[in-house]
Amino acid sequence: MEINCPFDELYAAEISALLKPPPLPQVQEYFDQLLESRQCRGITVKHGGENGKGVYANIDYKEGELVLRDDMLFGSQHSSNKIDCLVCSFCFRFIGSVELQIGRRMFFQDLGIHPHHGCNAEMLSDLSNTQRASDSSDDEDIPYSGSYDNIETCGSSSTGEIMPLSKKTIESLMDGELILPCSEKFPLPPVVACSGDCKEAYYCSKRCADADWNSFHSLLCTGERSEASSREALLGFIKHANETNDIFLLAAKAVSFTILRYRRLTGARLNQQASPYISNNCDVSLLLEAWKPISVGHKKRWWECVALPEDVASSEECAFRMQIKDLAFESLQLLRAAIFAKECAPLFSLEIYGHIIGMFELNNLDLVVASPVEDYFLYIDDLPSYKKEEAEKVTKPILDALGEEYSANCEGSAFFPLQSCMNHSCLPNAKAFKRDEDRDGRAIIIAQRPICRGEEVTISYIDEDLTFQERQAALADYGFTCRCSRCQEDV
Ligand SMILES: C[S@@+](CC[C@H](N)C(=O)[O-])C[C@H]1O[C@@H](n2cnc3c(N)ncnc32)[C@H](O)[C@@H]1O
Repeated sequence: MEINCPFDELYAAEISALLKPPPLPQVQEYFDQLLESRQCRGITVKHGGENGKGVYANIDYKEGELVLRDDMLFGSQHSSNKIDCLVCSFCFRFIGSVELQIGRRMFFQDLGIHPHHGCNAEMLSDLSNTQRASDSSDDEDIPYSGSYDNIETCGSSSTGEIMPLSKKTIESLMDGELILPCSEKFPLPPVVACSGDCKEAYYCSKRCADADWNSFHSLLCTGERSEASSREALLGFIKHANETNDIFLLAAKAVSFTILRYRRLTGARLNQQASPYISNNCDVSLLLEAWKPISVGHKKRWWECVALPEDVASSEECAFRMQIKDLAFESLQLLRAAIFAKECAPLFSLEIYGHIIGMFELNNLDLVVASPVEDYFLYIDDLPSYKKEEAEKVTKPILDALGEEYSANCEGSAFFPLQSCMNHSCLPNAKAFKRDEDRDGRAIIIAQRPICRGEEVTISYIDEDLTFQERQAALADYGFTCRCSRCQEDV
């Protein structure tokens, strides 16, 4: 049966205003201001013809040179990745300490805790203890004069199977009592708790905590100081997203971001008026202003642009797309019960929710931040043999207990306002590539070959090694046929 969202009809005029592409001069002004605020003078965003807007070089770039470092507008760590690593919920840097990262991972693995329950409140309540002063000195001595007698495993391994660490050892890694040899070479920022007390979001600094609270989290926090209208409904929404598709968590951030921006704009307008009057009705011009960063993103309805999974036959396509629409509606109803704001009611229509998710589907980049745990064990492995032997008395049981996948990167998905303007080429001149020093969630775009001033900066949306037919099939999911020079040669 066809889904009928009453908000779609009720707010048809507002929805059409929100989805109407903004006039080109307005789009240009938005990107010019964004580039200026980031002091990013090497590129420009402009409308370049049939592929819509694109990114162009203002200067010459050498191969390997940084073209763009882009801050995300919306990003989230995958739900399933949250037990693997603890990162700042705003900038996605690893936080705490190497010991905490290891101990926490083993704690959750041992308990078999499902990701959507988030972090265990008690175990994480005193995480700041684990932070040690950052020490980048080149002190060659291995500072582990303390006793490591307590590296207890639950049995002995002679057969090579994974030997779990004892509960006591895991706890001492997490509470900062057990300090691993040389871990001071890998300092991480301290753990700052969420001011709403949700025990789900943690940060690398008060600055990140405040920025997240003001931009999204005050409405999406499940803690006591949450500004959501129903924390219970919010928990239901999060559970549904974790069990179905965590892209809904990102969509909720976009909705929350727009509501909070709308409220700030309303507050600023009221301050300028002689007789302040707070209205529950939607002021469309303010809503359009609050929505501007999303309005410039390329978007389609999610259920119309999502790629058909390989195991779904083309005869089943219609039913599959209906199911996806159904799922989005289910999620929207839960979100509405959790954070509905009457003055921004059009945002809670299925049409808007579907376009927000579709924007993520068409534009998002994988969010990846390398783990310091891997670097730590590689460092130990590279120590001169006499130091390595000593250090491994401590680290070997831990490494054995962690098993083959001893470290996990932070993984998620994010929307970047500038990177998402980059068009595709099967013979791109740039690529998204994290260097050793890129330890947060920002997108890094590097020149893959020399790029001349005035040239369009392109990236590949797909695996460049695919054949012509495979590339065209993969790009059909993005809704276009590639006519780049390589495709024209390959026809
Ligand atoms: C990430 S956006 C890139 C920015 C986009 N051009 C815009 O105007 O917002 C991806 C969309 O741009 C268009 N696009 C990107 N590369 C293209 C290409 N090589 N040929 C045709 N269309 C392309 C497609 O519509 C695609 O879904």
